[in-house]
Amino acid sequence: MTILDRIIADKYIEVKLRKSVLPISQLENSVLFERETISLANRLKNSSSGIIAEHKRRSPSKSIINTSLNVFDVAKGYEEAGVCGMSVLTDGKYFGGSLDDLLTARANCNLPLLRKEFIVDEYQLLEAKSYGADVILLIAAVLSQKEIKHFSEFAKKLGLEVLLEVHNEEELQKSIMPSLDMLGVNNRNLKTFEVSLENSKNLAAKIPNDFVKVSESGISSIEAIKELQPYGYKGFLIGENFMKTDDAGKSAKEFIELLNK
Ligand SMILES: O=P(O)(O)OC[C@@H](O)[C@@H](O)c1c[nH]c2ccccc12
Repeated sequence: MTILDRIIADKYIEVKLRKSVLPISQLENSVLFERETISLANRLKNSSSGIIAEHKRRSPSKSIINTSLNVFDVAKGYEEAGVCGMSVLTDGKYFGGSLDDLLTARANCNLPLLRKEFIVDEYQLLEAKSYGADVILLIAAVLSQKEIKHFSEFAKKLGLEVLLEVHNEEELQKSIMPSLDMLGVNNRNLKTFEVSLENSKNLAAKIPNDFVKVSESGISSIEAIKELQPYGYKGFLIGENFMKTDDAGKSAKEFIELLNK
């Protein structure tokens, strides 16, 4: 059993429990549920830097990254840095995140927010909306084509954008459908944790131009971004590189200033 299998098995149990504690009607009654969402795809299309900065305390591959930063400082800092969007890990067991983190980020910035989660049930999309997300992530490695279609269409009905994550060509081929907004290539193999930017380069030409291309994980230098831009990437998802410092916002700010030079 890979870690990814374990995360997904745990997620089914967690979601079942959540559902029994907080019924759908309550999620739909939350103030944020009616909120007008902000488009991340549009921001990426119109940006020269395209940074999506992540809040991530720990991960299965690196264990602890940083547990002493406050989400509200990070959200404010990222916004001030001029990122296009913020990604908030909401998985608790493996990444040390929570839906409260998402809510805190929502209350402290006006950035498009991505709920970074392992989605296995449409209930999680209702949660995403009612805790202030604008975008959801769907991971092709753990979903069937039917599930991708169902979840992405459901997300669109809620006014949420969809970032679909792939790691190889097979995942990409089964996933291409009109209900997606952004296609993310993960440079990290979620099964082996190996990271290679070559992955983004190899898959770029196979992604239809109607989708905004995002390169995810293992990005820690301006050079990496300059290398990926000619392949058509408009978005760059960066977590650890900012989160491992004692001021994630400042680190993102310096990074973007260098990039725009
Ligand atoms: O910290 P990094 O290497 O910059 O990576 C960020 C992000 O891409 C990574 O956290 C991620 C990409 N896809 C995921 C799926 C689930 C959890 C986490 C992720």
